[in-house]
Amino acid sequence: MAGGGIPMAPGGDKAYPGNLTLYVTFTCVVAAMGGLIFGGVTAMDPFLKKFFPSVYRKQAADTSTNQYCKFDSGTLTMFTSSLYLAALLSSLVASTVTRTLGRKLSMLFGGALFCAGALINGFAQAVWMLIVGRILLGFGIGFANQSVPLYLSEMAPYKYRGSLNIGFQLSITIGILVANVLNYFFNKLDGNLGWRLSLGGAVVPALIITVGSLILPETPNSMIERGKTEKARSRLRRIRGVDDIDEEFNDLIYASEESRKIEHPWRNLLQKKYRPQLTMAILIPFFQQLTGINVIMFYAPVLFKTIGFHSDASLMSAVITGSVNVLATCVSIYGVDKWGRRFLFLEGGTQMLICQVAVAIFIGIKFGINGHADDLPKWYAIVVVLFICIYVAGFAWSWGPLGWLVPSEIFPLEIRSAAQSINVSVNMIFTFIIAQLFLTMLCHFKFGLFLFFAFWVVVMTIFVYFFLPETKNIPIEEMVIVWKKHWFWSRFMVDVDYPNGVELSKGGDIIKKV
Ligand SMILES: OC[C@H]1O[C@](O)(CO)[C@@H](O)[C@@H]1O
Repeated sequence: MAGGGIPMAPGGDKAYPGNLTLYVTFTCVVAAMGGLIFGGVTAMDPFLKKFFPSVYRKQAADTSTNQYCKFDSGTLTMFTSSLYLAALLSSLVASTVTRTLGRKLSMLFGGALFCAGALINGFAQAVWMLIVGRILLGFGIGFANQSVPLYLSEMAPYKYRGSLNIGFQLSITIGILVANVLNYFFNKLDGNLGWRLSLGGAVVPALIITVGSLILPETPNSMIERGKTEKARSRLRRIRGVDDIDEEFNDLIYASEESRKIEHPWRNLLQKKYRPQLTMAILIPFFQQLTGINVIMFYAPVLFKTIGFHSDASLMSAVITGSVNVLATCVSIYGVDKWGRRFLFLEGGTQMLICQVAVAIFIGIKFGINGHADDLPKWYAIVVVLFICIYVAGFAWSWGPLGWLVPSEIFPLEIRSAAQSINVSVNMIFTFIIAQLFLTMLCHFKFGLFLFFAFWVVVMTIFVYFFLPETKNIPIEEMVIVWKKHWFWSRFMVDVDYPNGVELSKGGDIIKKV
């Protein structure tokens, strides 16, 4: 179809024809499985006994031991958090692989490394094997986090990008839930079999993403980027389920030519006009982790044990929070394009804040400053779990999925891959730092740990209120308009700009089509 006949989307941009075909749905579902990651096993007794005997002894010792400090072990936290440091390093390498060799190959590397890590962990005989295995899992996650969201965004028809993108976070939450359910049952097995199955079981999601990456089609964008122009055209037709793909195809060619002109994507990112995007690429993943979610998700069993549940009950509680996490992520898939990102951020933030303060008060009253307490009454533990669930729900329909979605939709093409690497790296650095510090922080901050994260939730909610413009229903290539109209960010914008062939004034008005 010639340019003039293309219908316009609400923002004034072109609305490319194309459907949510079975083909694209299937490929996105398979690709989104790259989000499957694995839960923890640190609360299993035989595991602690074998690899962390001093932690085990301390934990098994008399109940008068400070409840906040039972699990404070450097090696144990190093084991847990080494994964994120490895993921951070590999996401930087992965950005080059993804760009020059394609998204498929990055996903394949991710799957293969993940497989190797799971096997080494499952057969581990010593702590060093555990750590090597975890580092390989981390490399796998780094490759997957770099390539899968990019893959999803490129495959998805424009109108369904939000929901399909959140598919990635949905599969992260499903991965955590499945791991927690299995851990619950594996924990009942005798001896070392339980934790071996638990760690080795990670090979299953690894195989899904490995086989998936072999059968999935490459994205048209990546094909064009690597010179396979004609193949890309027929692939795009197949994906969209319509013949009329010329407009989108030409824009992909144009975008790819433009981004090829950029020799230094990293340096480019430092230009004044990209200041809002750079700020978001750093602050959004930083804030996502400063909600304290991983303190709950990764250490839920440890946390529940600390507040007085027994081993079984603690894994059961993790299953409960895991289910809430999955269901609330579905709410986000449903509502993100209806209610908008800002509404979810502000509502979710308020909900998390209330729950964190409540949990701090409940735990503070019971354990006080010393961390000494008799057995918790049942109703008390139930109330704490309830607040934790409401907190997880608030996270799961706000910062969880939007932490990946919003950055992916605000970066203009010429800085997209570099900015995405920053997003992934910052996410991993802070996941690492928090995982590394959590047990020590719990030991020293005591119930104040929840107030620490509550403080950050206040900061991020105020930040969203003043600095994050609504991006709902705005086509990606026209996103520059939202910055130009923003009370604060407009000062960084250049006077005229030509996004997508449209000349824009500093105030965001369309001056003319060029
Ligand atoms: O669902 C919780 C999970 O989601 C993430 O924030 C990723 O978006 C992880 O860091 C966390 O474990």
